[in-house]
Amino acid sequence: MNSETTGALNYGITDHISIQSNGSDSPRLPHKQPFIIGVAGGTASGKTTVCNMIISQLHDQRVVLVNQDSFYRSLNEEQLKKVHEYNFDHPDAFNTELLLSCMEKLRHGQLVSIPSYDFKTHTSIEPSHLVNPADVIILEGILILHDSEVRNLMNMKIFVDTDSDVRLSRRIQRDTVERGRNVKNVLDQYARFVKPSFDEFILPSKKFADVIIPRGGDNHVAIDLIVQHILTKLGQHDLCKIYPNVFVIFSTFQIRGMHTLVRDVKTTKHDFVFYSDRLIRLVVEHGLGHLPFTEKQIITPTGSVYPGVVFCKRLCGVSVIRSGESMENALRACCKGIKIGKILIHPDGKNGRQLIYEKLPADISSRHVLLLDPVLASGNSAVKAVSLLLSKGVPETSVIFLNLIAAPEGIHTVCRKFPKLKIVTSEIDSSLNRNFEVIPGMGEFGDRYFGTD
Ligand SMILES: Nc1ncnc2c1ncn2[C@@H]1O[C@H](COP(=O)(O)OP(=O)(O)O)[C@@H](O)[C@H]1O
Ligand SMILES: Nc1ccn([C@@H]2O[C@H](COP(=O)(O)O)[C@@H](O)[C@H]2O)c(=O)n1
Ligand SMILES: [Mg+2]
Repeated sequence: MNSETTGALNYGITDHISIQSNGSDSPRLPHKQPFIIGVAGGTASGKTTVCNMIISQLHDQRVVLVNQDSFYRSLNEEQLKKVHEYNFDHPDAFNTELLLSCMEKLRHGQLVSIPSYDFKTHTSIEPSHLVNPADVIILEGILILHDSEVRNLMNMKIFVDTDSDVRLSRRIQRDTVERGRNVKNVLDQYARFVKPSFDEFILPSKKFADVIIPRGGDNHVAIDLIVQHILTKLGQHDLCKIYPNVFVIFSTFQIRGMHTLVRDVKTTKHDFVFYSDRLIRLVVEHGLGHLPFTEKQIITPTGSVYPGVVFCKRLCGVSVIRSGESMENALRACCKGIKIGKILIHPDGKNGRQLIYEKLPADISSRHVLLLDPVLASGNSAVKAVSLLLSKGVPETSVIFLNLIAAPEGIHTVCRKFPKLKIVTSEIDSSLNRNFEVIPGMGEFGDRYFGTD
């Protein structure tokens, strides 16, 4: 009965910022989606306790808790007569369609009405309660990781893993005090339905969890780590909210896998170059999606009309030597014959930057410029580079700055000074350290890419 725990914290989390672009000069703003956390586990494992601890540590954030219990189907008279034969631990006991439709509304920023459930009468009671949209939604319940559609909503899946004897004793205590049951009822229900359903449906859903919390609310270390992770994710969220011209490419497990490789200190130069190139290609393609286009209808070989577009051809790249040169190949691969200029900037004192060298196309002022630098750290070099472009007559709105990773400090510096340019990046990191290195970062990109480390 006692489920083995690994205590593994597996942060396999998809980003929750979905970026939409219509490919025009003014792409639609990113649609901000809440960060959705699923918390599953056996009865009385401490799910509600863990959720409340997370919520209290996220005190500055807008967080709502949605309980799967609210979606229990009400029993009819016939079922109520034989309530002791009803399995409340089977997936069919829940109205999952209603849960999905409520979640869909919350995800899209709408207020929802969630049923209120009474464990004493086994029915939904009036009034239902209104739940406001929020930045973080926590979905809690025994079977919340069982249904694949519900699981797919989640950015983070947690399983609270508590010894079954502890759970049973807590359940007896709770159900007799709070849910109007007697000890015999609780034990009969437990043996007949609760335990078999735990083994059949709940325990198998543990494999879908990103984070398993042994000992529930007693595990302060796991709860602190989860809260830190959520805060990091919300930090990204907030930057995209503050600066609508910052675009983070839609994250997938492939992209996180590539980041894992390029950030790993043990990765060989060969692999570093290979996976950086793959990520750079994605960032470049995404950046190109922000260029203006004109509509063009063409005829396909079937004689049909295809309402297409032609993208802007007056482009150029500008790489910030030396790391930015690693992005040139991807740009050339996407834009045949593109002109690429270069800028060399050196540190000058603590925050200063000195322009050492520049070679830019003579007609750069009439082109859209893709500025290339894989790491945006303090933003001081970027400010110098963009200032040079503007001094050459390039409109701020024509600059798209492409990076692999960006620190919040760099984003603030660049966006405050140049609110009309666009930044496209594949991940936003936590911060800069005292040496102005991006944390967690990927180290000195140029040295790792060009093998000079
Ligand atoms: N770490 C803990 N130590 C002692 N009692 C706990 C602990 N966690 C939860 N409980 C108690 O156990 C019962 C079930 O906890 P709860 O968080 O409601 O579980 P769940 O939501 O998984 O059913 C509650 O009465 C709660 O106060
Ligand atoms: N009318 C009901 C509905 C549900 N239960 C039991 O509740 C448990 C789920 O709630 P937790 O807070 O323990 O996660 C579940 O195991 C059902 O057996 C009930 O007894 N009566
Ligand atoms: Mg609960």
